Amino acid sequence: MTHFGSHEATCLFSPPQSTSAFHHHHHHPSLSLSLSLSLSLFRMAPSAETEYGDNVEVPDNKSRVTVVGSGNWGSVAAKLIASNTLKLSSFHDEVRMWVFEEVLPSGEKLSEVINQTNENVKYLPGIKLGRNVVAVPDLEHAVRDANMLVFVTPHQFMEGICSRLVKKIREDAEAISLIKGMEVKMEGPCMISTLITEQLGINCCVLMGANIANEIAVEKFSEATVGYRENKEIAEKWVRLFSTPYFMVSACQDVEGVELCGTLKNVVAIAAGFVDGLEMGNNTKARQLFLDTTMLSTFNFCLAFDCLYDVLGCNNENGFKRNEGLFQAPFFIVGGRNRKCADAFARNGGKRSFDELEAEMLQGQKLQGVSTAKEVYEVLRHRGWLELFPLFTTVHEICIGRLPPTAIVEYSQS
Ligand SMILES: NC(=O)c1ccc[n+]([C@@H]2O[C@H](COP(=O)([O-])OP(=O)(O)OC[C@H]3O[C@@H](n4cnc5c(N)ncnc54)[C@H](O)[C@@H]3O)[C@@H](O)[C@H]2O)c1
Ligand SMILES: O=P(O)(O)OC[C@H](O)CO
Repeated sequence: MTHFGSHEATCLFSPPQSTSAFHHHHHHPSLSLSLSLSLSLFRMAPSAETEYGDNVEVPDNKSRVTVVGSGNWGSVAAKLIASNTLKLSSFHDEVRMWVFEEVLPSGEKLSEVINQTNENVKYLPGIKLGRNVVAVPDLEHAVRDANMLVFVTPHQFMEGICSRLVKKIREDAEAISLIKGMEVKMEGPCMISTLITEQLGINCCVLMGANIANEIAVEKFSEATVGYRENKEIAEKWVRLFSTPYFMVSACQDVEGVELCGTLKNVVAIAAGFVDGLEMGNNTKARQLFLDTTMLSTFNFCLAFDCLYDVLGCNNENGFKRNEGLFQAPFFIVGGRNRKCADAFARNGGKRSFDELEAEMLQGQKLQGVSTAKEVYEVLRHRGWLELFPLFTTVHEICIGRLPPTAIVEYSQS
């Protein structure tokens, strides 16, 4: 449990300059409600001076949520959560969102524009996030008071972010990762939820699904799964925090299965993009995708899970819920950014690099599939399994220019 010093406790009611946008625009009734409730609540922090100058006992029984990340999906996650914290009495209304600060072409800072307009004008333009979302450019300040941390940045930045957060978060914090990807170290692969748990010493659930952020932003229906390890109550709390009528969330006791499906899906999405970009026609596409999805990829997926479970040193006693994870598999057929950039890569005959295409086509958003293909390749090579996984292997070799894009059609024909 965190004991707030007087400065932190003051922040409960009157946030410092950088987080004042919500309070400027939105004096929510819960402010006075919180004050009156303060007499009767179970967990009391030391007394503190409020913005009204009164000394009161500060209640600390409500959960505080911070979203670490503010890209395309990060912004949608903040919107979903913010709509729920306003409705759920067990959460404080305010949702802090850490923004990796950048200066926009207008010369303004992104975090300031988000707080002024209530929109992430760069990564999710045109969508109001909710006035209770407060953009915070200082990472430590963003997480300091939160007991529920939502991690949603491109996976390659997570190791650096975690190292900056060591000893900076509440001891009772719970985490959830919405991040698809893994880190490959000398000791072997490490899923992002494990990285969070190991570096920060906190429990970490995951949330994954066939979820294109832009579609959920405009409230088109989709669903997702929360993968949890032991604590079902925490999983249910995350489910409540994310669920809306258009975003259906359920819980499943299988962190690795859910996380691996989301992660490996991005590699298969690259393969799908190659087939599209080659304009091989519907017959070829159907053959490749259906052969891949129902036989090769599913085979690859399942084999990969079994093998990676082994590599990750997970015991699979809970039983890997293949269906829970595989629901993401059909998604790569329609796909998002990974499919789109791989399509362009193949159309250009592999002559323009993914870095170049990413910068041009995604305007600051990040591809995960290309680096994940490299990471998976490293794991497979280390194990001597490259031949067992021709799809994953071929995708990586095309991405780095060792094979031409046409190899995606040829690898299963020999
Ligand atoms: N966008 C989607 O539709 C979607 C859906 C489901 C899951 N995901 C997953 O969510 C994760 C985050 O994706 P996203 O779409 O929110 O992000 P994004 O692709 O929009 O990434 C851009 C973000 O990265 C930040 N960034 C750039 N350089 C950085 C640095 N050096 N350090 C820290 N941050 C930096 C940018 O400020 C921006 O917030 C990924 O793992 C992705 O696979 C995305
Ligand atoms: O746009 P992509 O290809 O990064 O995919 C986004 C999500 O992973 C979809 O679930």
